[in-house]
Amino acid sequence: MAFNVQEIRKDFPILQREVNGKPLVYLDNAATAQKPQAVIDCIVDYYSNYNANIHRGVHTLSQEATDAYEGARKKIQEHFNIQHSHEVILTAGTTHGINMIANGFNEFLKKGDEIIVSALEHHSNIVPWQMLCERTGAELKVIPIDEKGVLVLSEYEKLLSENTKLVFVNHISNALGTINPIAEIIKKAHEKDAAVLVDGAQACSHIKPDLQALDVDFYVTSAHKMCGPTGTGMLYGKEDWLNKLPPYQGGGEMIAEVTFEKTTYAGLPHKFEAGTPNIAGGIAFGAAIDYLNSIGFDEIEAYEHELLTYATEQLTLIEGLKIYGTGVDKTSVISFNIEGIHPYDIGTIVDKLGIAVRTGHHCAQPIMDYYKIPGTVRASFAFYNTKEEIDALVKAVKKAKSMLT
Ligand SMILES: Cc1ncc(COP(=O)(O)O)c(CNc2co[nH]c2=O)c1O
Repeated sequence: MAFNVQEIRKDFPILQREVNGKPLVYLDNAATAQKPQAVIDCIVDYYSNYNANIHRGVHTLSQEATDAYEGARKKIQEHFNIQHSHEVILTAGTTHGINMIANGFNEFLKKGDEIIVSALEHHSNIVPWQMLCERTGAELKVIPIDEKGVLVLSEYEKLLSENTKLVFVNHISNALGTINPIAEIIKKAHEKDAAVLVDGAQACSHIKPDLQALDVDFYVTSAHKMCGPTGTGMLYGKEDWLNKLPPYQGGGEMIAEVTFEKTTYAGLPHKFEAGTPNIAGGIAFGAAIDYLNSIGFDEIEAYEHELLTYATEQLTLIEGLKIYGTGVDKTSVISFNIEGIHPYDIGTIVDKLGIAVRTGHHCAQPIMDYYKIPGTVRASFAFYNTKEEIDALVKAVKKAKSMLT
């Protein structure tokens, strides 16, 4: 089917909404993507027709729910070109997955070891590693960015040493839209025998990463960024690494045998899946992947690039407007400010006109510190947005500017 944004928009009930008496213009997709009817129906179907707890159940409902949940795991495996389905850990989301790995490395790090993160990271990919360094005595090193919001790879190479044990970098910056050269970052880390975790939260709704080709050690993402439900996501880990790491939480599901003398743990993936999971969320994660693939990531990438180019052209026509994150490799996120105006004030006014953008530091305070700004206005576009919506954004920003200056 040829890409037809008006037809696609019909799949998203929420896009018919009005906000403050105006048509909703939803441009906060970097925070969470909207949900197509197919994902909504999937959740309703589970709770309406086969709600049951999964694994170990002998009754039909439990088997149906288990088949659907494990079927979703298989879909995730195939989508990301992962070798084994047991290398797919279903999580509560990106933050949960990152903490799972950070916890696992407690036993692997010692004083003198070094962890490298990038200056582009979301707080979810900074704080867990700071906590790990506090626990182990390891040292955190930071890959700097340049004025364009692009990682300085020459500095990364200088930071790498035989003491480097772990490297953490996001695939795409949620604050600036910068797409990082993760294949090169991974290759150079592996030359020093360091493991790499890539935070894919901002990437997986825009591109389809091939995790075997990337040879990444860990990759995390959230379903809600991929038109799926909140509270579910994926941690991919090479099985050798996942077998080395201790469980993250103790409880049901993650055990092989429990005695008061000793407990043995389940194998992968259940070692990392203690307790009753977000069953409906996991199944609907699979439905979201099916939906995105039905449109096609080549089409999504091409269309979103068109939106980014158009929005960049139109916004830069506004005098006094500065865009942060001007690298060549960018996804459809535009962070900007207008000289002399606080981003919060712009966000508040455009909301009155039905336009949803995000303002603030976007959980990326180090980036704001680099630019010496309190925050930005962030407009983030998805494949269901339109050029007409960009025109509405530009008109609203101009109105806000005229009101505030
Ligand atoms: C790059 C990145 N990493 C991690 C997270 C955390 O994901 P979660 O565990 O699903 O919350 C986010 C969420 N980013 C945003 C959430 O709201 N606005 C944002 O930009 C993110 O963009």
